[in-house]
Amino acid sequence: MNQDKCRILYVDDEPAYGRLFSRAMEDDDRFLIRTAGNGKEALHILREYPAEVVLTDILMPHMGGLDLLEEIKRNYPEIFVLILTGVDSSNNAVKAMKAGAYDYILKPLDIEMIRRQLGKILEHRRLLKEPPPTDDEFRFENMIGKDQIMFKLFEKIQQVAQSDATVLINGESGTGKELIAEAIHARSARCAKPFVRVNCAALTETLINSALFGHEKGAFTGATARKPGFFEFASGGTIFLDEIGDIPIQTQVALLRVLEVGSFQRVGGNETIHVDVRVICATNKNLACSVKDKLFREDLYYRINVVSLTAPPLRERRTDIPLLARFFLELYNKKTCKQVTGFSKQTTAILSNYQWPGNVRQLANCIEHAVVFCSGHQILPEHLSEELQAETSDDFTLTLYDSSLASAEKTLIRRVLEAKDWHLSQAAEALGIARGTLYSKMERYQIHKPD
Ligand SMILES: Nc1ncnc2c1ncn2[C@@H]1O[C@H](COP(=O)(O)OP(=O)(O)OP(=O)(O)O)[C@@H](O)[C@H]1O
Repeated sequence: MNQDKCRILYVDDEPAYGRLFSRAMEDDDRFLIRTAGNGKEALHILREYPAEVVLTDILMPHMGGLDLLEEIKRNYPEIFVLILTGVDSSNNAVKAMKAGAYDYILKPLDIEMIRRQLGKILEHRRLLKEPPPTDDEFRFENMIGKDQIMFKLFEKIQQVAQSDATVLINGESGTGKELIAEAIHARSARCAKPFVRVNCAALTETLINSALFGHEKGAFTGATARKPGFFEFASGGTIFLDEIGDIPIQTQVALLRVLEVGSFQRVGGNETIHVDVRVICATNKNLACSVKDKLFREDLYYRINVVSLTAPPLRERRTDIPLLARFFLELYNKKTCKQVTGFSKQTTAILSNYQWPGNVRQLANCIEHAVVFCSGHQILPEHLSEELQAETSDDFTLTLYDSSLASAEKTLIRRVLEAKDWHLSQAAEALGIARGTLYSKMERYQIHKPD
């Protein structure tokens, strides 16, 4: 099988469409095509055919396209899924996009349109296969990432930046929500005006209104002079309300008013102040639950949730771990005037397999810690924190201590494949490498699934 070709699986219960697609693509030597008649058959084929792109119809017997998409996202997260849908089922297209489809294509098949989409995917695939970055290749403003989930996020940020809509950024702590807000501002027409960040969780209930909206002299004890608030500072620019889920109900009322009519009054004042400020909010809470629990106003929730973006946890974009690790290594090398050149294999395996509950922030801290303790040229497991070092007891990382590197790698790959029941994606994830890389290594070492 030609390694450079992009492997496509076309799933449709109408055999005529499958034939049409295969025939239309057969002269394009960038692709290898296989077809399946429904979701179940597709999953069966995927066990031994490591497709990089799945094009699937939605309505099919046995298993439809949406269920197939769900299974693929669970078991083969790196596969690009394109959904084929009729114009009349736009609901399904929305569902598919939410469930992680790369895109949807309207039926009847427009081969040229499919070629364009596949061309875009090939470009992503090329970037994914490339070695670690040289400078700014995988940078979007201050964000680093090359996982397809990040490319999609970058694309969305670019679109959102062109509008003035209020944005809600969801995501666990340390996933880069603030960087997303900064990127939206930096790419918007407001970029020359202020970007004001407010950590709502750090402001007490008594202070938050005056911090946001300012106060008049004498408004409360200690208010010795009139003071403008963050909204006035942000005039013409963007205000970033971090941890929005933590603002008290009375402030929520005032915030809703600013969003609806663009005006507010300073604490203790009567004057109505008009501002032109774009609002971006972020939360690591489930705001929909807070609405149910009556901790967050439903009207405000809908008002701030006009456009929502999600910062993915690091464990869901493991291909970015080595890239980010190298990025932080260079950063802390500079800071500490050290010249650590890289990570040992064991260290890379540990970093790639770890769950990173604290996400990118935790990874950055981990690398900083390692650089401080590293006196040689390479970061070794012993330079990591104790918690990370505990990962070395992991069966497959230990295998790497074998005498010959190649034989250790071969043994390791075989053992992981066996442990994962020859499930390529799961094995690749456990090994911290891309599925395509695993596939080429299996070919190189002649590792085959036993019959
Ligand atoms: N994609 C990325 N590339 C480079 N650095 C990143 C990336 N994502 C996050 N970081 C870094 O990780 C740290 C945490 O990021 P940030 O403060 O934006 O996260 P957050 O989601 O807003 O966290 P919190 O919810 O705790 O406020 C920062 O130092 C940031 O620079």
